[in-house]
Amino acid sequence: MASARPSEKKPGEDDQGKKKRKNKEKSWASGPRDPFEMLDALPEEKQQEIQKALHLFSLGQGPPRSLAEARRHTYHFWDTQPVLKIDEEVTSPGPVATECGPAREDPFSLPQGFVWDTLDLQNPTELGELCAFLNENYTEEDDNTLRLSYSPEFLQWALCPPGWQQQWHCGMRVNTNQKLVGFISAVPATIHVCDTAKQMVEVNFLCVHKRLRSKRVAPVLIREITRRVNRHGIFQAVYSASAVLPTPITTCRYWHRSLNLRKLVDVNFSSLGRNMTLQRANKLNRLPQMPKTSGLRPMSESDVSAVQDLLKSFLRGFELSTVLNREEVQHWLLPRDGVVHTYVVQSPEGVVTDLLSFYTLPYTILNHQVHKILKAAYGFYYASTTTQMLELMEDALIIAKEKGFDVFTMLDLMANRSVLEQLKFTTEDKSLHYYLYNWKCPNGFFLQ
Ligand SMILES: CCCCCCCCCCCCCC(=O)SCCNC(=O)CCNC(=O)[C@H](O)C(C)(C)COP(=O)(O)OP(=O)(O)OC[C@H]1O[C@@H](n2cnc3c(N)ncnc32)[C@H](O)[C@@H]1OP(=O)(O)O
Repeated sequence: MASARPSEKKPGEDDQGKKKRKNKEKSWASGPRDPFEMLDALPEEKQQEIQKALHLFSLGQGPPRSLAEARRHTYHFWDTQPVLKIDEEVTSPGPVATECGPAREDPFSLPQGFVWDTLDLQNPTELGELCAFLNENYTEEDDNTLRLSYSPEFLQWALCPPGWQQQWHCGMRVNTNQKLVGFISAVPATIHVCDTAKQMVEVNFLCVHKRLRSKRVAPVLIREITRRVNRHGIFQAVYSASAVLPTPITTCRYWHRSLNLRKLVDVNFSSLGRNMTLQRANKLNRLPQMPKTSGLRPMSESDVSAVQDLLKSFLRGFELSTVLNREEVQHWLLPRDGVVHTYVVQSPEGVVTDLLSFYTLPYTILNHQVHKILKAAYGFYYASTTTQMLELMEDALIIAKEKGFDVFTMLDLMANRSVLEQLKFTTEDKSLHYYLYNWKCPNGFFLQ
């Protein structure tokens, strides 16, 4: 964005205003030499421009984004960890590190000036602090126009499921001012893999402050969460990332279905194909007014056991799945305002036959005159025994649209790709890779 030089007057600026602006601009030019202080002293608009440029510069760096790149990359940290090397042969399932000695008692050392902290997410101030930290630093779309916007309710849901441990909400702070600059979390999960159900943790929300990137902080956070989990006698984990690390067990793509195309085009989330008008695209994307499946209704407390049984038998057919106990079904799936929506299909005989669910994750739209929030629904658990998957997913879209969501996002897993195509989801060049820590499965076990 163009800005006036100090010697020029900005449109509508009087002499006094010009003088004030000149002084302000002079003071940052002759002021502090610390680049971060200099950045802070700039007007908000300039800071955003620089942040955007830095973001674009940083896109070419970081860990590999494809297997071909991964084969050429030296993983200084990951090569020290009990994970499979890229292209390593495996013939039988089991732990990668057969000897797991007692976990060390003392935390890993941090560089001078930083301290470990365990966040208390029952404390609204600390929960709010984590929200702000993740919203500023966690994920951004590549052109720096959208920023994930986690709510306190969402983070409490995601980070405090049954069996959660406060020690596993692991933060790193600046010693002098206690500013949160790093975070990693683990939650308990029973994972069914290679015909075995194993107690593991699911690791998520690894995040380093933007100004501390590429300084090897991530490996320290990963080592520390590993230590804290090992202290509870757990030696396996599951996690997903867009980075290609040693070694993905499977890879999925993100698919998006427009629910409010005009807005998605306005904010650059979607674009219209060649020779396509908004009117025609809207017509092609039109959805029925009401869900079609008879017996579809919001899940309630009385459905918990039936949903647990349904998921148990439905998920058993897949190579990698979570096993949910009763409390976990209650926690993850009972509807929560602004967090998770779950619907079941009940047959006339009163049997719960199918399930669909999605969670809410809004984005803040940066630098847009009209739109401030993009409401995204993310497909979560589903199970179908009598309703066709196509019908179930279409109902999910109809419900989400009716609830004011702008886009519905799904991963192409559990053999749902043809359904996504039929329902006019489109994919982007963005993948998510799944990983197991300290567990190996024979090559070819997972369908890619
Ligand atoms: C038994 C219990 C076990 C528990 C632990 C199980 C393992 C859990 C593993 C964690 C699962 C997390 C699941 C999620 O939350 S995935 C979400 C990750 N977070 C984000 O994308 C948020 C925005 N990005 C950031 O905050 C930073 O860029 C992060 C923190 C990602 C890296 O920070 P930075 O960019 O400043 O880099 P560095 O200089 O400190 O470190 C460089 C080293 O880090 C390796 N790296 C880069 N990205 C990732 C990544 N996403 N997973 C694992 N490793 C990653 C990289 O290959 C290199 O190692 P190597 O190439 O030299 O070997």
